[in-house]
Amino acid sequence: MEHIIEKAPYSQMAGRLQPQLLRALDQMQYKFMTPVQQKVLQLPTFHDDCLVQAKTGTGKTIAFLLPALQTLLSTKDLPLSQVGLLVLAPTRELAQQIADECDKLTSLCKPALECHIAVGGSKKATHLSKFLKGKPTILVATPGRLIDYLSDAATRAKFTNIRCLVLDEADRMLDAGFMPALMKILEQIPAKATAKWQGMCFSATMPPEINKVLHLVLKPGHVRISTIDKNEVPTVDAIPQSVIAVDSIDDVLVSLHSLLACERIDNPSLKAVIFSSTARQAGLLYHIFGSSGGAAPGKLSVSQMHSRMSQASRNRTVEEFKAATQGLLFASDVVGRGMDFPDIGLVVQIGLPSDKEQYVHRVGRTGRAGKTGRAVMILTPPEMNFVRSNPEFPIKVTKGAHPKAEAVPSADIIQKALAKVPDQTKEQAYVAFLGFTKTLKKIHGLDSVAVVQLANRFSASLGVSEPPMLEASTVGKMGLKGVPGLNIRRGPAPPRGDAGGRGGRGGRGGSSGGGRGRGGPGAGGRKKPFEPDSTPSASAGEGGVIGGRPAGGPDRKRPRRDAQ
Ligand SMILES: Nc1ncnc2c1ncn2[C@@H]1O[C@H](COP(=O)(O)OP(=O)(O)OP(=O)(O)O)[C@@H](O)[C@H]1O
Repeated sequence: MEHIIEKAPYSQMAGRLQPQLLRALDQMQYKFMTPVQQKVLQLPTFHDDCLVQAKTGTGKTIAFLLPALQTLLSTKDLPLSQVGLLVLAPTRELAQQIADECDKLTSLCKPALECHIAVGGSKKATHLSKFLKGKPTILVATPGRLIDYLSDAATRAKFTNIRCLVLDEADRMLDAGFMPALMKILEQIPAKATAKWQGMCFSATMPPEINKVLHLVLKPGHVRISTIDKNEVPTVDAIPQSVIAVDSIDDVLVSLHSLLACERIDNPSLKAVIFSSTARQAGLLYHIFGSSGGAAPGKLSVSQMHSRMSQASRNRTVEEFKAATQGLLFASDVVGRGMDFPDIGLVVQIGLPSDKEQYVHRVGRTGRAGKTGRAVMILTPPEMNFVRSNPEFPIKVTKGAHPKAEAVPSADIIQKALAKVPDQTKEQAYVAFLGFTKTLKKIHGLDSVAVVQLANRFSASLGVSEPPMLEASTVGKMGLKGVPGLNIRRGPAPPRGDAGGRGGRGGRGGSSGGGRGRGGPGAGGRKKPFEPDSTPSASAGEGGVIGGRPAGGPDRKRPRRDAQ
């Protein structure tokens, strides 16, 4: 970590940080403070409310944990069985990662400081019973599950002594998607005005809109720290950024394959995250590139990560991909923010991020902790608006194939891989694509007819000969009623698992079926009707807004659709 080596050593903090914390930092091999850690730890007191912005991968987690833990450890008669520090994060995986880092920092504390987590998708009863019986001095939570906890008086009583509330990914936690949940939480914990708890907000991006709501967690006159110059972009300098401008949506898959294959020629142990706009699209790419006969170049292992997976699979994937030395992770925005997968050398974005902040966070999965990395987008002509309207990002436009691409028969490989992908996976990706593109139609400069045409072109690029069948109700929910080009089911839906009633229309060219995965075809090629997926995460992948209500972060009960 070049930028850290010249910085102040942690030994300088003797006297201000408890010896147990300093010894733990030493064990973690954090010898020097990163710039954001240095700025936060140089504040005259650790108790002030603060808003802290620093680039992705520069150690913000330690920067908020250290002062908060120091406050807890130096508080006389701290009731250990009460929550003193509450950290809120937008995703389950990020909450777990923060708790793991906290456990390492407190590993030498005596008496032990317990760090609990409260996240959706996990067994509530088990965690809650540990929480109630244990000494949860620290709690890291996602909003949905925390609200569940706070609805019970006995559990709520554990928060009476709260000293510090941290919002990690603060701009996300304070946006419209999470705001209702955050308001509920603030209503249930002791009021800031009387309990005087410290508020800390950390993120790599701080869009001006959050200034309107900061008063909910930060008092007037709070400290503001930024390690990013005013005229600087919040992406890390060590990450060259480029866009491959393809001529049409038909070229996206081949271009992605060619990119990955060429990267792999240069770097046989390539470790890359490939972001898609929707969970279904991430699942589709996983199928296309999946190792068994898929399009993954060489022997790279392939994983997927999105909200359509069980929490157990998500946890396993995170663990494995953190430990992996090579591989491809096809992901939605569920890992777009905060996740620290070591040594990612390449981030690819297929299509657009939900906004420019999300672009910064996705790019920030590489080039972490002083390492280098590269970020590439693959965009179709209407999507190129993103590059034109965000000139502040140093995105280099490239056209045409990589010089080494000629040696790789990407088009053939993709065609063969597509033939093995179950129809249903393609159809679900189509519905998700339609929904997501519709939410971005203003950015694309498209009307509804053009959105449908683009989605139909997308499904054709997957080898589907005619647009997949949609339920009339799905079309209605998407606001696409009456738009020409849609293939709407007439008459009642077939019973679940009956493929025969899928509109009775002919061939599904190019897709031979092959039945694995959720809802995939079973014996005899019978399939369940597909569910509509992704609509519309207007604000960000982890849980945007549908019809003015939060679409739900991965941790919350939500309508059965999402964009992650
Ligand atoms: N002082 C340090 N010395 C060396 N490595 C560090 C130090 N502090 C943090 N790191 C490492 O830097 C990496 C990034 O840290 P962290 O995940 O906290 O970044 P972040 O700024 O929160 O990023 P993001 O904005 O993406 O959430 C982690 O692998 C962490 O272990």
